Amino acid sequence: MDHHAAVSESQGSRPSRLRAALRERTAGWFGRGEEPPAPCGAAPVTLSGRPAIDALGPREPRAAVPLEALALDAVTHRFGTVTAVDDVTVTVGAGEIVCLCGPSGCGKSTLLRIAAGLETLQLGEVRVGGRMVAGEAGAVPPERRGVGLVFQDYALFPHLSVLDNVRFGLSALPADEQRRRALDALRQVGMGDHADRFPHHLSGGQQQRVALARALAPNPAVLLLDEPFSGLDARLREQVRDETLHVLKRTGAATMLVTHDPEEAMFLADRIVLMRDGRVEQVGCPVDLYTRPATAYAAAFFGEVNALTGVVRGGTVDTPVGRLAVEGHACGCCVADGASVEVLIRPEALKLAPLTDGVPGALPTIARVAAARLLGRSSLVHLNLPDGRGGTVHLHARMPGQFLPAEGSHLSVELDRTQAFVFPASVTK
Ligand SMILES: Nc1ncnc2c1ncn2[C@@H]1O[C@H](COP(=O)(O)OP(=O)(O)OP(=O)(O)O)[C@@H](O)[C@H]1O
Repeated sequence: MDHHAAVSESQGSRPSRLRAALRERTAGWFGRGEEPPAPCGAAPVTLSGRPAIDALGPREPRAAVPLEALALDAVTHRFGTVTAVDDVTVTVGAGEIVCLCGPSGCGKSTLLRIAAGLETLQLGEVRVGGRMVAGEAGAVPPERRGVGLVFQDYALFPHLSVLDNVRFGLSALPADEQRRRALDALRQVGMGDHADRFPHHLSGGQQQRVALARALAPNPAVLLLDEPFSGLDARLREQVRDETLHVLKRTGAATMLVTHDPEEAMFLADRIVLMRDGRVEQVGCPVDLYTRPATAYAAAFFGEVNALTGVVRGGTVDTPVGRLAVEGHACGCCVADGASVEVLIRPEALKLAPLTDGVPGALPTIARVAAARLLGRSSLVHLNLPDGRGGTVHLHARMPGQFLPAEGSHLSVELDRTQAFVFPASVTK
């Protein structure tokens, strides 16, 4: 369970703090009949194929086309002695979905909150559509940044109907325009028929869609989503994130989404920013991060690995499943003879086959099956092999479909070297 779920709202959990911040920031222009704030000085920014940032006014004709929808530039943020974000630069292009990904405490939510303006920027710069919204010159308040927010707990107002929740942020518009745009947004997420219901009448997935509609209704240039699916059970999560992906792509909103779930990041992202201890570990498209991890941390974060150690001899390292060239592997650095290295092998890199007599060519690597389990779309096979030092090594192999060899049987193992990574031992710790 991630730590958000474990903290109750009464203890001042982060979602409730975020919601409080949202209410505080918008208190003057929602539900009190007060005049909304005047639009900020800078002209609305438009993006290719996107309506203008017009949360506080009628839609603008499309204008200039900056490709950079959101930029966080050299951002550093400290909480007392904790450096939550350490010199991070992230950009999100128009229409792009960027996932900030990493384990709990790596700083991803702090970065998102800085982008939203819910956390005061300490060092660096934030730009939306090329316009500085936080930096040395000061900060534009959240509601004037042209960003839409979706929180982990959706932060819907329980006493308001679905329609009125989505009208949030549209209060500067005439009432009929508010209604039209709120209904538009609800239809985009498939909730047009639920406009008159209240949040407590909705399932978690439906609430999430209303929260997304509310964020989309003002046509923001940028959407910021903080663990938007983590409150949903596994089956619903898959369905809702699939729908969300299609909505985001249809609307063309530049999106920065925080998740601790690597599979979710790979499912949603055009680009992933993998964070570690407040810093960016690697940035790339999902395929890059999975197949060309820059570090052992990145390799292990995005998929199960068999971790072995070895010693470099003549630019190669011997493993129980074959010899690997060290140069040209993910770390890209020269590793001297005698250096210790860590070898990470994905389970699907081990190709298993029954032993057959009379196979020509080199002798195959032979492994003994310790156990085999069907996991649905693939089978996990536990193998024991000689480690080359008089002992045995235990490895996991993943084979597609149903592949369930008998315990104690012997199989040949072939290594797909494109899914094996070698890193100097010193940088993997
Ligand atoms: N308001 C705060 N006061 C003090 N420390 C904080 C505060 N918010 C975050 N931190 C600390 O900053 C670091 C980064 O926290 P952050 O919430 O950004 O991480 P995260 O990657 O989003 O983690 P999670 O997935 O658990 O939310 C952590 O060490 C956290 O304890």
